[in-house]
Amino acid sequence: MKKKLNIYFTAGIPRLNDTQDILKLIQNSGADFIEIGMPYSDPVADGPVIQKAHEIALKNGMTIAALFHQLKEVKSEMNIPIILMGYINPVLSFGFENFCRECKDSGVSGLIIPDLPAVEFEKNYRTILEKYQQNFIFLVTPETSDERIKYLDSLSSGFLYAVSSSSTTGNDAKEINNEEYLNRLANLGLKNPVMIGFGIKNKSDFDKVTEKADGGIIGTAFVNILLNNENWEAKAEGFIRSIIN
Ligand SMILES: O=P(O)(O)OC[C@@H](O)[C@@H](O)c1c[nH]c2ccccc12
Repeated sequence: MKKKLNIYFTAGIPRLNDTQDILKLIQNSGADFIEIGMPYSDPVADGPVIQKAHEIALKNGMTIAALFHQLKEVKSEMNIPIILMGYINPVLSFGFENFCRECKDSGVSGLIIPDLPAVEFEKNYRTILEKYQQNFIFLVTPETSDERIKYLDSLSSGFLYAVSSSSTTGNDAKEINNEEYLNRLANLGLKNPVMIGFGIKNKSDFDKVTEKADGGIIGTAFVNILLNNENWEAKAEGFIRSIIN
């Protein structure tokens, strides 16, 4: 079966109002999902490239409210799932229920919030997410036990995010081919599709890590194109197509 490609970028780069063009470009280039990062001043799980993207996006004036506004305007043109990814603090400042309502109204179908603990999710947030039909995706790493992977899979919907190694985003591709871990994930009988992320930079990485998984997530390599090319459109599209073909 064809592997799913999920492309990540931070909202508000390279310029504040590029979001809609980037979304359409990702969709038109043939990706299956889009993960939009909400800029935050302290993105602890991110490596230098995505940290830089957050910094530029904040300087450009990107906010959660501005992002929802942009998403609502482009909603009728989008038909692949959009997932918002971010840290819990700004979401709580916005108001969790308010945030979920805006997600639904903006055509967002799920959330990834790596610093929201599973117990908190079960206790306070799951019902609200369900009310606004939002999937919630948990992350697992090579250090996560089988038992905990099964538990996080049971709480997740949409897909399960399997971090290829437990460092930050944009790590080196040579760390990502962890056979033991990829086999383990494939043999646990999980209910969700498994998407592998962290360190995928090109087609050969993508093909290797998705051999036994349902798909892969690419962030840093794509963000690099947006940040380092005055005319990023053709390069960005060419990059996505090179992964799929
Ligand atoms: O950048 P990479 O190595 O291609 O990995 C994907 C990743 O960027 C994206 O999913 C992501 C961006 N920020 C994150 C923070 C935590 C977990 C995941 C992410």
